[in-house]
Amino acid sequence: MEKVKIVVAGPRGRMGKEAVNLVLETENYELVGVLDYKHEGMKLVELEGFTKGDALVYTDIHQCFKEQQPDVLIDLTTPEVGMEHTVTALEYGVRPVVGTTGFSSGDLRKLDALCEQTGRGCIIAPNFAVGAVLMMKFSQMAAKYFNDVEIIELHHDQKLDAPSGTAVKTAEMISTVREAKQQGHKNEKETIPGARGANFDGMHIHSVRLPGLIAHQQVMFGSDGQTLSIRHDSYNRASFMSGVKLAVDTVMENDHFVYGLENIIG
Ligand SMILES: NC(=O)C1=CN([C@@H]2O[C@H](COP(=O)(O)OP(=O)(O)OC[C@H]3O[C@@H](n4cnc5c(N)ncnc54)[C@H](OP(=O)(O)O)[C@@H]3O)[C@@H](O)[C@H]2O)C=CC1
Ligand SMILES: O=C(O)C1=N[C@H](C(=O)O)C[C@H](O)C1
Repeated sequence: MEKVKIVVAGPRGRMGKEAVNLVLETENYELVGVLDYKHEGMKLVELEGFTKGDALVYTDIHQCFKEQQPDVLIDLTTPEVGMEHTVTALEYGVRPVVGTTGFSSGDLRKLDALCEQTGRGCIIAPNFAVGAVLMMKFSQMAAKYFNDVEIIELHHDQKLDAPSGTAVKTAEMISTVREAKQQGHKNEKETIPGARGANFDGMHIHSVRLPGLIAHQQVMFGSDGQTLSIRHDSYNRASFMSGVKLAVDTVMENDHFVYGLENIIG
């Protein structure tokens, strides 16, 4: 069986390192390059934190794709760079698996259209942890019965985007079933701006950032005399890797755009 040729963007990052190791340790995957904006021309093994890997480090995505002709790009960078990489990958016929969060709804529409044009699969997954996907699905189920919901996402303090991609995706999924409602008192007033968090269709999203945390989310529902809390915790970044592998294997079979792992987990 031919190996799946993979390029990882953001290899020195917290997630990128885990993804590189996943690719190196998976028998039918081959790491053919990494995209970094530093360390051009070096080999992976020469980067700090790596003890093996002959894959070349590229700063130029075009050169990387032309020379290596990968099947899949795994992107774990930043929203701006991630979008640029994803568009370029599709233009080269490379299938993107994107964990990078912070894409706008316009970005997602553009990628959907590009997949249609190119006939290539692309998976954007705001959260690769299976437990987090279940937490989102359970929240969507609960929202049929509870209109009042507050999403509290908690992350390490080096995270760039707020709210998290997972919180946005959760709110979007809840919105498909929740009866529209502006929550809280109609005369509610913030005496300190931001006290009630971000407002998504009348539900509120609160972002906590603290050292010591990794990735956590609690979705709280309330109605007369009762509350329901649905919570997921990732205690390390290995928790995301089975989802990355599922996405890589699935994108190789797909010719369309997928936003959210819930669409590929049975
Ligand atoms: N979908 C999921 O399950 C998960 C998604 N994420 C998301 O993944 C992304 C990365 O997270 P995390 O690993 O924690 O972040 P890090 O900051 O640790 O990693 C991002 C890496 O991208 C690098 N980078 C920046 N610009 C470029 C570029 N032009 N080309 C190549 N590499 C570049 C950074 O380098 P430098 O530091 O030198 O600038 C850094 O090494 C975030 O968007 C995060 O929200 C995170 C966890 C789980
Ligand atoms: O930056 C992170 O760490 C994470 N980002 C993703 C998000 O924005 O939801 C997924 C997970 O929560 C970890």
